[in-house]
Amino acid sequence: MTEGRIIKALSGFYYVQTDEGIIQCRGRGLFRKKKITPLVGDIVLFEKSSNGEGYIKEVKPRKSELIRPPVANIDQAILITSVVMPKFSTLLLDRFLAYIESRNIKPMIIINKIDLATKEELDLIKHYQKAYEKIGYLIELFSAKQPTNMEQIKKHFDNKISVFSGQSGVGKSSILNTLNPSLLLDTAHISKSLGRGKHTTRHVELMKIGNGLIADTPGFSSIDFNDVEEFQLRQLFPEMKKIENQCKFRGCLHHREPACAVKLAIEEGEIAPFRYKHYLEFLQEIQSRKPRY
Ligand SMILES: Nc1nc2c(ncn2[C@@H]2O[C@H](COP(=O)(O)OP(=O)(O)OP(=O)(O)O)[C@@H](O)[C@H]2O)c(=O)[nH]1
Ligand SMILES: [Zn+2]
Repeated sequence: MTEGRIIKALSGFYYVQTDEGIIQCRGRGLFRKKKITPLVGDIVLFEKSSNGEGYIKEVKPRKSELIRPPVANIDQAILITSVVMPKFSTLLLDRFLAYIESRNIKPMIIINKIDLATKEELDLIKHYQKAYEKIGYLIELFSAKQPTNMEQIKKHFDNKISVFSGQSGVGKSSILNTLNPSLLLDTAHISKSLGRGKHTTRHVELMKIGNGLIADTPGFSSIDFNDVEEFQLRQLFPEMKKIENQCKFRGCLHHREPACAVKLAIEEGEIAPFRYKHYLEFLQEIQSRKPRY
């Protein structure tokens, strides 16, 4: 049996990356009975038949699983934002961050289009950069148009499967193409060897960036907290989670409760007020969703 990773799924075939190259595989009928659908990103074991095709026999347990795009074993979500066009919004960023934390995936942040920033805008962005770094988030400034720190950015992809996420127009495709200009060539090459056109079906495919893989389709396009409970939200803000056991009340929502460590930390400048403001906004969103009797 040979082990590999599914990097593409199309028309009932799975394309498995192995040390010897990409092998076209079929899933076994058994999977259908057992209701196991192999996903892009899965590590699989397959058997080669005489025609060179493979038959997938086993799917290794997944670390994580996304529905849209359908991909398994994602390690990291890279949140793409831009300084302008569209304008940088900490509210939107915090929403993405909390959402991704709720999915047990590690987020990191890229702020793109710094070539378009005025001095004042750049100063403000750097101020926010510090605030997010203090929480423990990795955050990089970038320009897909005038890249200066490509190698540094590429390092964040090493040995991981990543997915891009972010508003329309922030530069997700531009960044991908800048970081790996051969990406388009590669795609064309794979499609040709499969005898199919490029975007015939909407599918997800893993592409190489540096020493890592990235899904070619962005994830988390619609983000709401519909399946997050109010007591869970606290866990999605790492700087609050870290000190929650110092609050007087167990289960403190850091809202109206007295002797709250989070409120103290804000007064002492340890927690950024804008993060707390967003936390309260999301909390209200979750609370107003609750059925009232
Ligand atoms: N000046 C400047 N323009 C950029 C930069 N990155 C992207 N753009 C431009 O911004 C526009 C949107 O870029 P895309 O890469 O299509 O953005 P996207 O996030 O993939 O957008 P969707 O496909 O709608 O999700 C394009 O006109 C790009 O040329 C940058 O770093 N600097
Ligand atoms: Zn509290």
